[in-house]
Amino acid sequence: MKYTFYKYQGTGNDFVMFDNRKNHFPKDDVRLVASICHRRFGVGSDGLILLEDDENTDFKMVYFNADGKEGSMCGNGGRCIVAFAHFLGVIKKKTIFTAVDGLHEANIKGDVVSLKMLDVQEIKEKQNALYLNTGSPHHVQMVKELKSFNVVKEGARLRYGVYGEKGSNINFVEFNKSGGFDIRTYERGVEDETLSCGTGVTAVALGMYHLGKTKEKIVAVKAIGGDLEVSFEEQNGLYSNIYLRGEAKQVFKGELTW
Ligand SMILES: N[C@@H](CCC[C@H](N)C(=O)O)C(=O)O
Repeated sequence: MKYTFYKYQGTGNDFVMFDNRKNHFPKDDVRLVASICHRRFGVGSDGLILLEDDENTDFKMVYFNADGKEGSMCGNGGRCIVAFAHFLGVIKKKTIFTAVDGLHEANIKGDVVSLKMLDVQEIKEKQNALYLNTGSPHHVQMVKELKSFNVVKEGARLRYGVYGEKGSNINFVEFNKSGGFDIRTYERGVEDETLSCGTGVTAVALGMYHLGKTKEKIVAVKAIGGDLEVSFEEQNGLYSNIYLRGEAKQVFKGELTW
């Protein structure tokens, strides 16, 4: 049987997308998902996303990491699925959709998608690092010489060594000359560095504000794959109205047989 798929990227975090409103995708097949995401033997992507019907909202996002297993919230994937829903005519400019961590509001203007993230109530301080959940778990650590930093080696060490079986995504961050922050992320479930991670960018913006590294509530974060902006409100350590904003684009369309 032939299935049409679409490929999207959000600041270089790339995803294979299926319109699964007819429920034809065999989503329990971990090996199939992993093989589609494989960069040598498959289409190649950091993750796979299904757009499904939802009873209460415009649509449901089901997200799998490149290892084939269902993941926690994906911020860039969330922005990409909004662009996909817009392309399919499922939504107009504004939407509310359901994801693994709850409801998300979003809007789209041209290629730019602004996605509301869940409130963050707790930022844990660790030795030289922070740990917070922005829909996915994130370790945030400031480093020097980010460009030459060994993200894969140190990310894997922390992901397995400090966070055990469940693991965490690991973000390294440094001030940049434009007054914002540069980020590089080791992603759990991809088990490699990706060009961008939306929930990681969100964690970095909140974390830098928490540490007093910025006083701004609109924070520019530069990932290897592109620029993102995070805006939020904060009161007594509660972060609300958090928006992740940046480009999300369709790259190509194809057909898969399995
Ligand atoms: N790329 C994502 C993060 C995806 C979730 C993650 N890999 C996990 O399951 O821990 C993003 O843009 O947020």
